[in-house]
Amino acid sequence: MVKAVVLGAAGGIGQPLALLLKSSPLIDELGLYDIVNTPGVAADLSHIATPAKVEGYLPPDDGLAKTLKGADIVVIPAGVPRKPGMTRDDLFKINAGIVRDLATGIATAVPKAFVLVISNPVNSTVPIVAEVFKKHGVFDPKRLFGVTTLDVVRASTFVAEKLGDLSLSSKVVVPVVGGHSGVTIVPLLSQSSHPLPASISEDDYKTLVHRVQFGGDEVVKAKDGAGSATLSMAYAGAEFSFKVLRALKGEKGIVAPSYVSLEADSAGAALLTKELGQELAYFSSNVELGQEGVVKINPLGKITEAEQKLIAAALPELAKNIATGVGFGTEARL
Ligand SMILES: NC(=O)C1=CN([C@@H]2O[C@H](COP(=O)(O)OP(=O)(O)OC[C@H]3O[C@@H](n4cnc5c(N)ncnc54)[C@H](O)[C@@H]3O)[C@@H](O)[C@H]2O)C=CC1
Ligand SMILES: O=C([O-])CC(=O)C(=O)O
Repeated sequence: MVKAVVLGAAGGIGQPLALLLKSSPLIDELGLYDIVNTPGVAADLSHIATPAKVEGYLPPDDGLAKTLKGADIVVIPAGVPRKPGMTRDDLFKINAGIVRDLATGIATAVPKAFVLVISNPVNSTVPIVAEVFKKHGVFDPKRLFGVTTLDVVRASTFVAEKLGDLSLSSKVVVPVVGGHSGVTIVPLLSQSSHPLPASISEDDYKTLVHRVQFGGDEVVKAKDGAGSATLSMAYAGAEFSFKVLRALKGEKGIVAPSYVSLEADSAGAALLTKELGQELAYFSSNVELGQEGVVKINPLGKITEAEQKLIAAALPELAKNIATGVGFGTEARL
């Protein structure tokens, strides 16, 4: 029996993500929690003819604990999204507290569940969850994941577009490392499963990198005040959740990029730190998944000079974002 839970399930991401999870044979029970509308969303989804039993709760009467009871995997898209002119960091003020409170609920109710954080700014919200778990003495770095899959999904799509064949987009695999905001998003295009044409100009390369780094802004601008990516994020969140669940069920060799604590694999972390030339507590890299969560954090491998420069630009910003999250989380620990 596998139970998946979505916290923030009535939102722009939460609803389509819950739909995709409900559609999956990997899930037997689906718990939905939000501060609004979850009974309705749950009733609606429960009519879909797939096995997962759906329940939705609101905060009163211990709704969070009821939703979480028995969860194996908890996905968190709760929190406010960006409007034009905002950075992901501008969301910190509101989302940090939301994530802290939800993490407290998880640490109390289901400390062994896999926790997948979507709420922005991911570079800082993941350390907040870790600090809350440490406070409760239940932190297992192998079970905490920042969801950076949308960056990978975008990179696949944009590379396929560049190759002039969108039908390739589900086959193109491009590692995207670092974090999940602006310059901290580093696509390793030189490692693409489908190489870019050798003739690509420097300008075209830079435009492609920029599009992966700032793809979120493209959607925020197009939605014009109505929020940020929701449908592509739900797709990406479901894709990553399914990989975690397949690994949980015993499938071997599943690799996915995710923003994780480098405490999850000290040997992998040592290699990565050497490559980066700097110690960081969190980083998004390709991660091998197993029944206990992170099995191995893969190093960057061979990268180009241009990618080395992108990494160098990402590191100070990432370090700052991590410190902000750890600072807030540590305060929450006192
Ligand atoms: N990691 C990633 O790649 C991406 C992350 N995001 C982030 O995901 C978050 C959600 O985005 P949307 O779904 O578009 O926003 P939304 O506003 O449509 O939905 C958020 C939901 O969270 C709920 N919520 C607020 N406080 C809550 C609490 N204390 N407990 C439970 N639920 C609560 C709201 O009621 C709402 O239903 C944002 O922070 C956004 O920036 C968005 C796209 C990509
Ligand atoms: O851009 C945003 O605010 C939402 C997000 O994280 C993304 O689309 O990658």
